[in-house]
Amino acid sequence: MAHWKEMKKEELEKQYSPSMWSHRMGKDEVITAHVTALSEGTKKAGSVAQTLLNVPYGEGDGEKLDIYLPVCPSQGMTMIIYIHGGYWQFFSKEESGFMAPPLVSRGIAVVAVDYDIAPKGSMDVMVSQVRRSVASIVQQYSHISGVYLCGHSAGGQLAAMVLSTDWSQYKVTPNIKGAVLVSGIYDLLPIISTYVNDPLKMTEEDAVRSSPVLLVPMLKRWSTGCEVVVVVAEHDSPEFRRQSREYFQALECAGLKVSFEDVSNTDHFNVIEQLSDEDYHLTQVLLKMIRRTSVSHT
Ligand SMILES: N[C@@H](CC(=O)c1ccccc1NC=O)C(=O)O
Repeated sequence: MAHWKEMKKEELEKQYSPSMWSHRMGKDEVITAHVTALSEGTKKAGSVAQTLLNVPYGEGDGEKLDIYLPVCPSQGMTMIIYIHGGYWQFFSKEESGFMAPPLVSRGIAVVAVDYDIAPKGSMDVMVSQVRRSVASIVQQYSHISGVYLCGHSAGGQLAAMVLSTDWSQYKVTPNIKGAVLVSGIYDLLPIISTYVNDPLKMTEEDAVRSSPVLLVPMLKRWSTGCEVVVVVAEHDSPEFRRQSREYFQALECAGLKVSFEDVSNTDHFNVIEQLSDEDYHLTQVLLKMIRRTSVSHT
């Protein structure tokens, strides 16, 4: 495969159009099915979990989160914070609770974070919002035993940016025990010249500032103990697959606890949708990571 800098605009835009690579459905159909799966899944989560909706984490209208709690929440509860995808321009927390059912049934709380998607929010605003959302949760729920992050696609980049935060500017330093980054984009430079950037209007400096692959030393400094799972779908585009592989390698070279999951028989969309199913491979990966990291080894 050619380096992205050598690709014509048309090829680069195809590489960054996840819907064109699905083996299950046509491009419009796969997006419609994705929206339906996430919305219906979130509706179901609301019916099986106790919910705390629209909890503010900041002053802004869009700075709210939804919490899906187990029916019998425990003191030392585990919490998973989910950062949704949608190319920084689609979706909200209203479609982001779908992974809750198999987790709340095991006593794990799920938090769906809202952030101001473009054009309202810029990349810097979104990164600041997800960072503050995590700080706020950790501050408000100081009794929780472990905090985990999960992000999909654009949310994978935002979750990686949370791990790469200099927390000295915040009131708390969250102890994030693990993160599952699903089909993320870790280098924003290739998308600058594509349609993805039309509403974002990122400059090269903006893209550099928010590219996790360029912030590995920061992640190592602030999230050394965090276990990271970099996940990619078998039918993600070659560029998406390269992005995940290279981010994984950069973390591994830095000596971090990181693993790579190439999920067979999935595309960019159902690789995350299926987290609503307890038998799905990635649900089991997530549960295993929690079991492994939440026991104390003292
Ligand atoms: N042009 C993009 C659109 C896209 O990624 C998307 C569109 C609607 C809702 C979610 C999307 N992407 C990932 O969550 C594509 O071809 O997939």
